[in-house]
Amino acid sequence: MTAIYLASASPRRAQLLEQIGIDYQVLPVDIDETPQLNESPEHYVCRLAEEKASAAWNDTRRTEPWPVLAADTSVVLGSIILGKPANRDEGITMWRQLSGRSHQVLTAVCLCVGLKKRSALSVSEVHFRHLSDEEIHAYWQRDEGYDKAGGYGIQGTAARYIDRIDGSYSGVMGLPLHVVDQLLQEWDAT
Ligand SMILES: Cc1cn([C@H]2C[C@H](O)[C@@H](COP(=O)(O)OP(=O)(O)OP(=O)(O)O)O2)c(=O)[nH]c1=O
Repeated sequence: MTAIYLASASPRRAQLLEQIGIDYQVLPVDIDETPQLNESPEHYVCRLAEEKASAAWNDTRRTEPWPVLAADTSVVLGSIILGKPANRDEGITMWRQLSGRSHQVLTAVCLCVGLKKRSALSVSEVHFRHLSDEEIHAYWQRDEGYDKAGGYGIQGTAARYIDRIDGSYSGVMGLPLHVVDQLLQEWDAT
Protein backbone atom coordinates (compact mmCIF):
# COMPACT_ATOMS: atom_id res chain seq x y z
CA MET A 1 0.00 0.00 0.00
CA THR A 2 1.20 3.55 -0.75
CA ALA A 3 1.41 6.32 1.79
CA ILE A 4 -1.41 8.81 2.31
CA TYR A 5 -1.75 12.47 3.12
CA LEU A 6 -3.49 13.16 6.42
CA ALA A 7 -5.42 16.41 5.97
CA SER A 8 -5.44 17.17 9.66
CA ALA A 9 -3.69 19.17 12.36
CA SER A 10 -5.03 16.83 15.02
CA PRO A 11 -2.21 15.03 16.85
CA ARG A 12 -4.74 12.34 17.84
CA ARG A 13 -5.47 11.47 14.22
CA ALA A 14 -1.74 11.15 13.47
CA GLN A 15 -1.26 9.00 16.56
CA LEU A 16 -4.16 6.75 15.58
CA LEU A 17 -2.81 6.24 12.04
CA GLU A 18 0.55 5.30 13.54
CA GLN A 19 -1.21 2.79 15.77
CA ILE A 20 -2.21 0.75 12.71
CA GLY A 21 1.05 1.29 10.87
CA ILE A 22 -0.09 3.54 8.03
CA ASP A 23 2.54 5.71 6.37
CA TYR A 24 1.38 9.28 6.17
CA GLN A 25 2.40 12.86 5.69
CA VAL A 26 0.49 15.58 7.47
CA LEU A 27 -1.14 18.24 5.29
CA PRO A 28 -3.38 20.33 7.55
CA VAL A 29 -5.98 22.58 5.94
CA ASP A 30 -8.09 25.41 7.20
CA ILE A 31 -11.74 25.49 6.19
CA ASP A 32 -14.82 27.35 7.38
CA GLU A 33 -16.50 25.06 9.95
CA THR A 34 -19.74 27.04 10.32
CA PRO A 35 -22.79 24.75 10.16
CA GLN A 36 -25.32 25.59 7.44
CA LEU A 37 -28.83 26.63 8.39
CA ASN A 38 -30.83 23.55 9.55
CA GLU A 39 -27.95 21.24 8.63
CA SER A 40 -28.19 17.85 10.33
CA PRO A 41 -25.18 16.77 12.44
CA GLU A 42 -24.58 13.81 10.09
CA HIS A 43 -24.56 16.04 7.02
CA TYR A 44 -22.35 18.56 8.80
CA VAL A 45 -19.54 16.16 9.73
CA CYS A 46 -19.62 14.43 6.33
CA ARG A 47 -19.54 17.75 4.50
CA LEU A 48 -16.61 19.00 6.57
CA ALA A 49 -14.60 15.78 6.12
CA GLU A 50 -15.14 16.05 2.35
CA GLU A 51 -14.26 19.74 2.28
CA LYS A 52 -11.06 19.12 4.26
CA ALA A 53 -10.08 16.31 1.88
CA SER A 54 -10.76 18.42 -1.24
CA ALA A 55 -8.89 21.40 0.20
CA ALA A 56 -5.84 19.21 0.85
CA TRP A 57 -6.07 17.63 -2.60
CA ASN A 58 -6.06 21.11 -4.14
CA ASP A 59 -3.27 22.37 -1.88
CA THR A 60 -0.10 23.32 -3.73
CA ARG A 61 2.01 21.76 -0.95
CA ARG A 62 0.76 18.36 -2.13
CA THR A 63 3.47 16.90 -4.34
CA GLU A 64 2.65 13.17 -4.38
CA PRO A 65 -0.33 11.39 -5.99
CA TRP A 66 -1.23 9.70 -2.71
CA PRO A 67 -4.84 9.52 -1.48
CA VAL A 68 -5.86 12.22 0.98
CA LEU A 69 -7.58 11.24 4.23
CA ALA A 70 -9.61 13.74 6.26
CA ALA A 71 -12.02 13.49 9.16
CA ASP A 72 -14.36 15.57 11.24
CA THR A 73 -15.66 14.87 14.72
CA SER A 74 -18.61 16.45 16.51
CA VAL A 75 -20.35 15.72 19.77
CA VAL A 76 -24.12 15.72 19.41
CA LEU A 77 -26.72 16.19 22.15
CA GLY A 78 -30.15 15.66 20.65
CA SER A 79 -29.86 17.89 17.60
CA ILE A 80 -27.32 20.28 19.11
CA ILE A 81 -23.81 20.10 17.66
CA LEU A 82 -21.06 20.71 20.19
CA GLY A 83 -17.80 21.67 18.53
CA LYS A 84 -14.67 22.82 20.31
CA PRO A 85 -15.38 25.23 23.17
CA ALA A 86 -14.18 28.75 22.46
CA ASN A 87 -13.22 29.33 26.09
CA ARG A 88 -13.36 27.87 29.59
CA ASP A 89 -16.89 29.09 30.32
CA GLU A 90 -18.20 27.46 27.17
CA GLY A 91 -16.36 24.27 28.11
CA ILE A 92 -17.93 24.28 31.56
CA THR A 93 -21.38 24.81 30.05
CA MET A 94 -20.81 21.88 27.69
CA TRP A 95 -19.77 19.63 30.56
CA ARG A 96 -22.90 20.56 32.52
CA GLN A 97 -24.93 19.53 29.48
CA LEU A 98 -23.03 16.25 29.12
CA SER A 99 -23.31 15.32 32.82
CA GLY A 100 -25.40 12.27 33.70
CA ARG A 101 -26.54 11.43 30.19
CA SER A 102 -25.61 9.92 26.86
CA HIS A 103 -24.50 11.82 23.79
CA GLN A 104 -23.40 10.81 20.33
CA VAL A 105 -19.97 11.28 18.84
CA LEU A 106 -20.02 11.46 15.06
CA THR A 107 -16.82 11.10 13.10
CA ALA A 108 -16.93 11.28 9.33
CA VAL A 109 -13.94 10.10 7.31
CA CYS A 110 -13.28 10.94 3.68
CA LEU A 111 -10.69 9.42 1.38
CA CYS A 112 -10.13 11.46 -1.77
CA VAL A 113 -8.13 11.17 -4.97
CA GLY A 114 -9.02 14.01 -7.29
CA LEU A 115 -12.75 14.01 -7.95
CA LYS A 116 -13.14 10.51 -6.53
CA LYS A 117 -14.22 10.56 -2.90
CA ARG A 118 -15.35 7.88 -0.51
CA SER A 119 -16.82 8.77 2.83
CA ALA A 120 -18.05 6.87 5.85
CA LEU A 121 -19.61 7.84 9.15
CA SER A 122 -18.89 6.38 12.57
CA VAL A 123 -21.51 6.94 15.27
CA SER A 124 -20.78 6.20 18.91
CA GLU A 125 -22.81 6.62 22.05
CA VAL A 126 -20.92 7.87 25.11
CA HIS A 127 -22.35 8.13 28.63
CA PHE A 128 -20.95 10.44 31.30
CA ARG A 129 -21.90 9.70 34.88
CA HIS A 130 -23.33 12.57 36.90
CA LEU A 131 -20.64 15.23 37.41
CA SER A 132 -20.47 17.61 40.34
CA ASP A 133 -19.65 21.25 39.65
CA GLU A 134 -16.44 20.68 41.61
CA GLU A 135 -15.40 17.91 39.23
CA ILE A 136 -16.27 20.01 36.20
CA HIS A 137 -14.22 22.94 37.50
CA ALA A 138 -11.32 20.65 38.38
CA TYR A 139 -11.25 19.37 34.78
CA TRP A 140 -11.28 22.90 33.43
CA GLN A 141 -8.29 23.84 35.60
CA ARG A 142 -6.35 21.76 33.12
CA ASP A 143 -5.69 22.50 29.43
CA GLU A 144 -7.14 19.28 28.10
CA GLY A 145 -10.57 20.16 26.72
CA TYR A 146 -10.05 23.20 24.52
CA ASP A 147 -9.08 21.65 21.20
CA LYS A 148 -11.61 18.83 21.38
CA ALA A 149 -15.21 18.44 20.23
CA GLY A 150 -17.55 18.57 23.22
CA GLY A 151 -14.65 19.87 25.31
CA TYR A 152 -13.31 16.49 26.37
CA GLY A 153 -10.89 13.79 25.32
CA ILE A 154 -11.86 10.19 26.03
CA GLN A 155 -8.13 9.40 25.93
CA GLY A 156 -7.38 11.80 28.80
CA THR A 157 -8.54 12.34 32.37
CA ALA A 158 -12.18 12.64 31.24
CA ALA A 159 -12.09 8.84 30.97
CA ARG A 160 -12.70 8.59 34.72
CA TYR A 161 -16.21 9.96 34.22
CA ILE A 162 -17.21 7.87 31.20
CA ASP A 163 -19.02 4.77 32.39
CA ARG A 164 -20.25 3.44 29.04
CA ILE A 165 -19.43 3.63 25.37
CA ASP A 166 -21.21 1.88 22.56
CA GLY A 167 -19.32 2.26 19.32
CA SER A 168 -15.75 2.95 18.29
CA TYR A 169 -13.20 4.19 20.82
CA SER A 170 -10.89 5.42 18.04
CA GLY A 171 -13.91 7.05 16.39
CA VAL A 172 -14.63 9.02 19.55
CA MET A 173 -10.95 10.02 19.65
CA GLY A 174 -11.24 11.41 16.11
CA LEU A 175 -10.45 8.66 13.62
CA PRO A 176 -12.35 5.33 13.53
CA LEU A 177 -9.57 2.94 12.55
CA HIS A 178 -11.79 0.14 11.25
CA VAL A 179 -13.41 2.68 8.89
CA VAL A 180 -10.02 3.95 7.72
CA ASP A 181 -8.86 0.39 7.10
CA GLN A 182 -12.02 -0.40 5.14
CA LEU A 183 -11.79 2.73 2.98
CA LEU A 184 -8.12 2.03 2.21
CA GLN A 185 -8.83 -1.60 1.35
CA GLU A 186 -11.67 -0.58 -0.96
CA TRP A 187 -9.33 1.92 -2.52
CA ASP A 188 -6.59 -0.64 -3.07
CA ALA A 189 -9.10 -2.98 -4.67
CA THR A 190 -10.08 -0.42 -7.34
C1 LIG B 1 -14.77 13.64 21.58
C2 LIG B 1 -13.28 13.74 21.36
C3 LIG B 1 -12.73 14.57 20.42
N1 LIG B 1 -11.37 14.67 20.25
C4 LIG B 1 -10.79 15.58 19.25
C5 LIG B 1 -10.51 14.93 17.89
C6 LIG B 1 -10.36 16.14 16.99
O1 LIG B 1 -8.99 16.55 17.01
C7 LIG B 1 -11.24 17.19 17.66
C8 LIG B 1 -12.48 17.50 16.86
O2 LIG B 1 -12.22 18.56 16.00
P1 LIG B 1 -12.13 18.45 14.42
O3 LIG B 1 -12.63 19.75 13.87
O4 LIG B 1 -12.80 17.19 13.95
O5 LIG B 1 -10.59 18.27 14.12
P2 LIG B 1 -9.38 19.25 14.42
O6 LIG B 1 -9.77 20.68 14.20
O7 LIG B 1 -8.80 18.91 15.76
O8 LIG B 1 -8.32 18.80 13.35
P3 LIG B 1 -8.42 18.89 11.74
O9 LIG B 1 -9.69 19.63 11.35
O10 LIG B 1 -7.18 19.60 11.32
O11 LIG B 1 -8.46 17.44 11.31
O12 LIG B 1 -11.63 16.66 18.94
C9 LIG B 1 -10.52 13.91 21.03
O13 LIG B 1 -9.28 14.01 20.90
N2 LIG B 1 -11.05 13.05 21.96
C10 LIG B 1 -12.39 12.92 22.17
O14 LIG B 1 -12.80 12.11 23.03
